[in-house]
Amino acid sequence: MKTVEVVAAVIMEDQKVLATQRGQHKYNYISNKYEFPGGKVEKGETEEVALVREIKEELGMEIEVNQKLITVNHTYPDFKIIMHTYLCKRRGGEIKLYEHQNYQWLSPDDLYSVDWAMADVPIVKSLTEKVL
Ligand SMILES: Nc1nc2c([nH]c(=O)n2[C@H]2C[C@H](O)[C@@H](COP(=O)(O)OP(=O)(O)OP(=O)(O)O)O2)c(=O)[nH]1
Repeated sequence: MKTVEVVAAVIMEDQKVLATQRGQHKYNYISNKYEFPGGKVEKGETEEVALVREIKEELGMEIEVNQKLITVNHTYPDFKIIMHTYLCKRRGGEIKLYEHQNYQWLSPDDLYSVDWAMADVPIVKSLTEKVL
């Protein structure tokens, strides 16, 4: 089974967390799910550099990458994902949806009000324990 390694940004502002909604995907368990924006690390990049690049490409935002949060290992029916998450802050730019169909700033009470991708649930859980 294929393994993909991904970095994802937990972007916090005013005690809220940015959740972005994916579009259609060939796997329905990923289609339209909420996630933490990010993507695959390219050759020669550090995780932090990859994250800055991905957020600029996907959302048109500049971010600073702060401490590493958890790494999740999740097995989907068709592939495995290793996802490294980092706490991040916006440095500049307004959100533009170049790849996603929607976004929400979620307060701690709203964290479970969106339909997260399965791999993201442990991240959301750890946020309620450690960060929020
Ligand atoms: N960026 C990101 N990807 C996630 C999250 N949760 C989750 O299951 N994923 C999955 C979806 C994708 O299959 C893969 C991320 O790859 P990508 O962001 O480069 O996605 P992509 O549109 O190129 O997707 P793909 O066609 O390669 O699957 O990880 C998350 O919180 N953030």
